[in-house]
Amino acid sequence: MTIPSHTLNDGTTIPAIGLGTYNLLGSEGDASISRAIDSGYRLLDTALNYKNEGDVGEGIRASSVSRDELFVTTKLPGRHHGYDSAIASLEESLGNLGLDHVELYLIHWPLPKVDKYVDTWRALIELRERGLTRSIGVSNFTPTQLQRLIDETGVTPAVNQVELHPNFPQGELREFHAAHGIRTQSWSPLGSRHADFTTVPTIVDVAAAHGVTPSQAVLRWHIQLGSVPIPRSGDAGRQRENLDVFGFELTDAEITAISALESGRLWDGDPDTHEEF
Ligand SMILES: NC(=O)C1=CN([C@@H]2O[C@H](COP(=O)(O)OP(=O)(O)OC[C@H]3O[C@@H](n4cnc5c(N)ncnc54)[C@H](OP(=O)(O)O)[C@@H]3O)[C@@H](O)[C@H]2O)C=CC1
Ligand SMILES: O=C(O)C(=O)[C@@H](O)[C@H](O)C(=O)CO
Repeated sequence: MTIPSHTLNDGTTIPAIGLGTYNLLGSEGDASISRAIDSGYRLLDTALNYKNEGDVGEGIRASSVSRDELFVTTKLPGRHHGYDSAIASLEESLGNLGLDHVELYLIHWPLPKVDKYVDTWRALIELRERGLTRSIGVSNFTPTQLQRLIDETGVTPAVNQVELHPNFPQGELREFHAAHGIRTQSWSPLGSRHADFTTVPTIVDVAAAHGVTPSQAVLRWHIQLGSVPIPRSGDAGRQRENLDVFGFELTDAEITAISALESGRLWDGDPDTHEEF
């Protein structure tokens, strides 16, 4: 199965869907990541704070796919905000991964109270110049925080990875992204451990109309919003199911109906107040 891709604002390309790896750990994690790559995934999402960059690297090397076909994302934790510590942090992540570069490096959370995210962004610009990452972006940034990066550095993030799912469709943020050439990426696209979209009548009905599962209908919804979902699964069958979302198309009415399920965040992940170090 060929995964479509998008061109980012820096001219590189990103696969239209990827594998989230939060809590895929140890030898079981390595095996599920390797299996996912062999079943067609080309984007792997991790973070220094997931404590599994080594497992992602092992999964890559155990797979039958060459490294240069893969798109690896990792993220800078809050405790490493600041220019010099950000430079060192990616070097630490690359050591954990056993790679000489990643395709995308993200600031994991903005931490506005710490107020070092602009300097941290300047470090990511330098890291891209050095070739340690192909693209740079952010995660959990608001339009105000994105605008500040653009105004103070002149460099627009290629990606903003944010909470996005049927209960939280992020319409206004996605409009800001579209106006500024920022690719949206959806974390917890299936509601994670906090929501179960597989029994929501609207989603069940849309899925039945297309002969697919509710999770596939939700992931197709993300795809047609123009976002890049990164569903996490350690199960081989569900990994394949999640990847098989390019053989059908939702109608505008179905997209609108799923987006109308908006009710709020899964937990208190408000970027203006939530802090992870
Ligand atoms: N930047 C950030 O701040 C954040 C980033 N993330 C990233 O986003 C990724 C995805 O988000 P995450 O919170 O993990 O949760 P998801 O929304 O991807 O949901 C994962 C859960 O859904 C289950 N699942 C997966 N596929 C299916 C399916 N087809 N049918 C039924 N259940 C299914 C999984 O179980 P099983 O594994 O058993 O299949 C798991 O319990 C993370 O792994 C991480 O990489 C997440 C949160 C914050
Ligand atoms: O998964 C991530 O990238 C995170 O930031 C997690 O810590 C996330 O905040 C979460 O899953 C909390 O329950």
